[in-house]
Amino acid sequence: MARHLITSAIPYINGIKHLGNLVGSQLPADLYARYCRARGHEVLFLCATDEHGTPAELAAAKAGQPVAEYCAEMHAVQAKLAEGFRLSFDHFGRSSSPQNHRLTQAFAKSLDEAGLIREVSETQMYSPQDGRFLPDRYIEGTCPNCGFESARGDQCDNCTKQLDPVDLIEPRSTISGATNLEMRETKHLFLRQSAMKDDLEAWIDTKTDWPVLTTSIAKKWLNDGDGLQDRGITRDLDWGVPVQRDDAPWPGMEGKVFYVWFDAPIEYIACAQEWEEAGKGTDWARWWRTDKGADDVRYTQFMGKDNVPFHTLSFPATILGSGEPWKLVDYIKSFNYLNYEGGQFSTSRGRGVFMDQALEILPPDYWRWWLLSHAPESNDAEFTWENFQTSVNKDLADVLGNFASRVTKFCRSKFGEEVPAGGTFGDRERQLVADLSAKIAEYEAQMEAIEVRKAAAALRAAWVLGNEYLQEAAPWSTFKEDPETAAMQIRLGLNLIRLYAVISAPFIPDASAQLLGAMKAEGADWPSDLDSDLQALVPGHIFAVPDVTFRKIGDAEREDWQARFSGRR
Ligand SMILES: Nc1ncnc2c1ncn2[C@@H]1O[C@H](COP(=O)(O)OP(=O)(O)OP(=O)(O)O)[C@@H](O)[C@H]1O
Ligand SMILES: [Zn+2]
Repeated sequence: MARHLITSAIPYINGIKHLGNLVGSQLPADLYARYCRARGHEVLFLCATDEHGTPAELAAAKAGQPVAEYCAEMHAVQAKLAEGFRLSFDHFGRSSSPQNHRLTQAFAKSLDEAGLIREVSETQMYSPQDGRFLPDRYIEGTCPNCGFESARGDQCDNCTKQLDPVDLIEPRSTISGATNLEMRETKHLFLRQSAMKDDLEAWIDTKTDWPVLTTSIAKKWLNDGDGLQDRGITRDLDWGVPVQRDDAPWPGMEGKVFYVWFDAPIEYIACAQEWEEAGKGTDWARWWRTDKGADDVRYTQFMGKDNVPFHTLSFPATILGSGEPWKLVDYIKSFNYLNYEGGQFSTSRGRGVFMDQALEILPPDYWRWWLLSHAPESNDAEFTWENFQTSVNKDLADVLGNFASRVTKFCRSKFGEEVPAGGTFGDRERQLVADLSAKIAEYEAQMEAIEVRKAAAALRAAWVLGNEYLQEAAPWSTFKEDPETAAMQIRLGLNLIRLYAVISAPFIPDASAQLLGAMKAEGADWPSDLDSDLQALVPGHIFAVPDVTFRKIGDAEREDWQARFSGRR
């Protein structure tokens, strides 16, 4: 048994996540966590909401709510949706937690003592009318690059150029619309990432098994242009972790907070503390401190490509730079983007299908299966309603669902709702056991390598083997001359349903539970030896014919959904 710490990139608080966010982080992390648990490993699976920063403050202002109240509400909404998709977090924390405040301030102190934080005086836009500095999205103006009139202080949405608020032409405050802005001096803290470049590069170079997507992005940030840059870790905002050295004030930094990219990954650790303090487990340090037993933990992170720089460089700089015995990540699984019907998913433009909407129209397994079996691993992937319909109908309804239904209904009609006795395996059955053993070994290898699409393909192929067997063995014909052999074939079929339910659980947990319930085989173990696993349900064992496991998606409803989700949400 191994110990697996698993974290998903923490979703930003300012809205309901779309299916791209889901498949780029939380869902594959859940798949892996479920698989590791099923194989008997000890797992701590953590996620949280990322609650600080300007977009949260602006979203709260737009909703007419105090930001703390807005975040608490949105956290509850996201937690409920996570449950709806069966995301099996051991704890779903909040980056605004007191634990994260304390830990972020403690890291800042250690980094400062190690000489890795420097103070920088900058000029920033100040709005006398609003009585505050206007960082990032608090300011809008015309893009100096493309002339777009609503470019934000941090980035132009039209041409995607990264901007500094002082670059904007005719800047205005997004709070009040004020245009009488002035440049004022303000001091900020920077993390001296440049001083850690060699250490970080040496560490990345040891990660020869990481996905190319992960290491190539890290290398680009390390070496492109002038190399890895120091980054500001503070902002002039109200909502956030106050800048302190542990619990002592930081002279000159009054009224400032740490910035999101610095405090958000620290929440991975704080979340384990929250988990313990919520009474869900004990000894968080055993997962996170190498001096307290975390040496044998394997730590895997999941995220979309835009989060890779912060996880390969910035957060490791925080950990390494602290000089303290924190657990470093062992494997970073990153994803390309999922696109939507010829364009991008977009939260700000309300484009695509969002988690709440998806669950309104179909149960979670339909989405889990499609998203995971089409995960954007080697390339960007695209969601289309046609593809979704085809894949659900073929893989889930025609192959897996149909198999379970045919076997159980035939058994009920000829032998009753109990596993029939009689007959012994022949060549065809021995061949099936051999083929299935090979397929399941391949499935396990792909799951262990976190090759999500390939694992889905191997699982589907295992389902197909059962269908082909049933087609060839044709117990409905055998039954006429040789009921004993038909009984053996159906007994094998019933055992295959049990087997499929067990191995499919990481992908489609609800269907798995339904089938195990129908087979009265709850708590069945992961297969270890198919010869005996396929005889686990013995003659006389009672079962029930399950309700429809997966229904087909019709053309009319598919067209309906296509139209309904073609505009803005
Ligand atoms: N289209 C996408 N496909 C796959 N992963 C994505 C996609 N968009 C975002 N992600 C990932 O989703 C996770 C959660 O993202 P987050 O909540 O920060 O929203 P985001 O990146 O701002 O997305 P958006 O800009 O669409 O709101 C991150 O790991 C991010 O990399
Ligand atoms: Zn622009």
